[in-house]
Amino acid sequence: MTRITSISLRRVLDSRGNPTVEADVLTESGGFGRGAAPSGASTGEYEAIELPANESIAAAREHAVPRLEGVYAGDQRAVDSALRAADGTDDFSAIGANSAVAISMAAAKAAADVLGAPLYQHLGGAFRGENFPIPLGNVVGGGEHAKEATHIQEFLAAPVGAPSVSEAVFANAAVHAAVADVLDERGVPAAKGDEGAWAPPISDADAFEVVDEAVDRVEDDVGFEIRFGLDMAAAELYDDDEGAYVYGDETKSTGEQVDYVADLVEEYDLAYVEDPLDENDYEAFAELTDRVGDRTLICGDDLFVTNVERLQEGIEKGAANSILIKPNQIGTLSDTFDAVELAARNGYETIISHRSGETEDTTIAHLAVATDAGFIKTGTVGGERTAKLNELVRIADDAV
Ligand SMILES: C=C(OP(=O)(O)O)C(=O)O
Ligand SMILES: [Mg+2]
Repeated sequence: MTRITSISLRRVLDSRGNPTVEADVLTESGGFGRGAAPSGASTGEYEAIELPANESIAAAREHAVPRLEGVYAGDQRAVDSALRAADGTDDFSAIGANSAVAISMAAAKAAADVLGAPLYQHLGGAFRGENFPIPLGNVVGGGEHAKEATHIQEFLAAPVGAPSVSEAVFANAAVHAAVADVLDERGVPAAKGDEGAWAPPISDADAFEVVDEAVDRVEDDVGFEIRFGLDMAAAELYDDDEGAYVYGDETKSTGEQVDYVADLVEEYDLAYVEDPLDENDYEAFAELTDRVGDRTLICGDDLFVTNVERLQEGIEKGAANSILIKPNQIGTLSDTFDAVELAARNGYETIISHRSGETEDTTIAHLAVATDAGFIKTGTVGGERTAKLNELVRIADDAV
């Protein structure tokens, strides 16, 4: 019943206005699934390769579509093996991880459609738990996502005490609004960055004060615990030639960066720190994890790129205690699940994540519920972000 009869691929807009790949999968019993690839700006060096959308579509039409016709969409591993075989490289550089992930997600949705089950249930199975992820919401940002703003890429509200998904989602939106108030009171004008976070022209030190103040105000209002965290995207700050982290006119050696982050964790009781160190520095990740990993999540994004081999190396070295999961970093849902399972078996928390360039696709909301992820990082405001947040609210409300 879930046998694939046709796949259509097209170029659609992402949230930055760039072309991305959308895939439609149809099955013989009329099942339909649609998936669209997101796109990163601060991409990790070891990610699967995104090709220009038109090149990726042409290559996938030639090599992948003929192999996939006749494969059962309900057999996700078979779909994803066919994608890998069609590509023939380790990093999807032949057909592009953008076409691969769009097709992989569309096939899963087509299978769920045939089964008459929501996607999270198809992916997670009947005995999936009742847990829902805590949304990490980007409220202030800079780095590669906004010019003339903070060096740290993301300041993320973390409503760890929220009694429900819905209250958590609204708390993050309230922190986003409170940040605007605090900036206004300080006379700071702010545009928005790629993910809808405020991108004020202030120092990182000032941004900590602003976010801390905004979180306190909303915490008082809602009456449950809200903390905050960071995505430092430190591979973008690290200069190989200087062997140091560059913050405008200032630089920090690796040892100074470890001390700086450990102090920030202490001072602001940070719940979460993603990519605090360069993507090639497992040792410094391990040192920081040793120092503060008992009281915060040290998360590898560019470090692990949703890749089981890189995660295995991290586990062996004690680098980080959590992993960011982005399906397009690795190219298929099967590879994504493998990374989640390896993380879970080794006590690493998982955070399912959007990209800075997004579409209305809601797959990651289902993925987070299906895999029992502790967190989902998918912005705070903006249509392509609220698409996932609202879907999460619907899933929790049993309304998908
Ligand atoms: C979402 C992120 O940004 P990008 O998609 O630009 O890699 C990130 O770094 O976690
Ligand atoms: Mg990141």
